[in-house]
Amino acid sequence: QSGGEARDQEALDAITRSELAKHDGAESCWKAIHGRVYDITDYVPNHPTDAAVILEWCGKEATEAWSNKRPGVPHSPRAEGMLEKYLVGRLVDE
Ligand code: HEM
Repeated sequence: QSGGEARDQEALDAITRSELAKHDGAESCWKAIHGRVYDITDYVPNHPTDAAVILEWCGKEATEAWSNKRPGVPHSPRAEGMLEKYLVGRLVDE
């Protein structure tokens, strides 16, 4: 299997903002972070906070929230590395 972090941005499926917006809850939770879309549904129950903290951003552009898990504090490199396996595409305008 190829891919991983080397995957080219253009090779990723294009996902529109309206498609992203459909996945706005615990039953299907997608988030856009730095132009890429992640289906983190399976991760939600494992996040080390009350689920509401992370569910609030389902269906949304969540880069700011990701980069400020607390004001001014980004997620760790370990957390960053977890994203890859949830990658489903790249965010595009309509
Ligand atoms: C975008 C919305 C998100 C918000 C608002 C958010 C918020 C938070 C908060 C408040 C904490 C605990 C405080 C702290 O560790 O200092 C935390 C920790 C953590 N979160 Fe998130 N989170 C989000 C998304 C995610 C996603 C998508 C993942 C992984 C796929 C993730 C993985 C982690 C991990 C591994 C930790 C432990 C601390 C660290 O490694 O930075 N989070 N997050």
